[in-house]
Amino acid sequence: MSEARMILPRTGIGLDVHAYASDDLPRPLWLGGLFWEGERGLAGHSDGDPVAHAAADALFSAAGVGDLGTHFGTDRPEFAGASGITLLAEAAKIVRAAGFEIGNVAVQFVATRPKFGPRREESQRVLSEAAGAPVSVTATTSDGLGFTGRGEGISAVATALVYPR
Ligand SMILES: Nc1ccn([C@@H]2O[C@H](COP(=O)(O)O)[C@@H](O)[C@H]2O)c(=O)n1
Ligand SMILES: C[C@@]1(CO)OP(=O)(O)OP(=O)(O)OC[C@H]1O
Repeated sequence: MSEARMILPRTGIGLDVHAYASDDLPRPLWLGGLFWEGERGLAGHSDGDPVAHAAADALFSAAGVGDLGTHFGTDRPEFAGASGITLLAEAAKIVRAAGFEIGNVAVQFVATRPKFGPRREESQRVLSEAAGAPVSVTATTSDGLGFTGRGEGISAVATALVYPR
């Protein structure tokens, strides 16, 4: 690899989608590292937090070290019910061990509920602490269209920037 290429920052992308849990097996909603009381929860092997998962995948993607499935596969019983914050902190550790520092992570999720604005600062603080770098979160409703509009699930997309240490 050329010297210039070795010092260039690298970007990554992550996308995660979780369906709502069925009414027969209700779950709490974890989104953006926060518990949302009274909101319908998402299905998943872990806590099903698509914001934290998309952020972790963007970090793996930027560092070129695989993805969520590579590091926290659903075949790993120790990750059953794992918090998205724990997975994001672990992802940041793996990326740093691979020789990178984290510039920032930006996440946007698509959901009609919950209303995110009032808790944005709290969510960003929790996620940034886990990543050890600034994590910003935005939200959009998709105007009632698509699977989110139909109330089927929540998606999140993230980008990350890392640079060699
Ligand atoms: N779950 C959500 C979704 C959106 N917001 C905020 O509302 C703004 C307008 O939403 P659009 O879908 O019309 O883009 C958006 O920019 C967010 O500030 C929210 O807080 N929670
Ligand atoms: C996080 C993991 C592992 O517990 O499980 P899920 O909570 O199902 O999440 P998903 O984003 O579908 O896949 C990644 C898995 O590795």
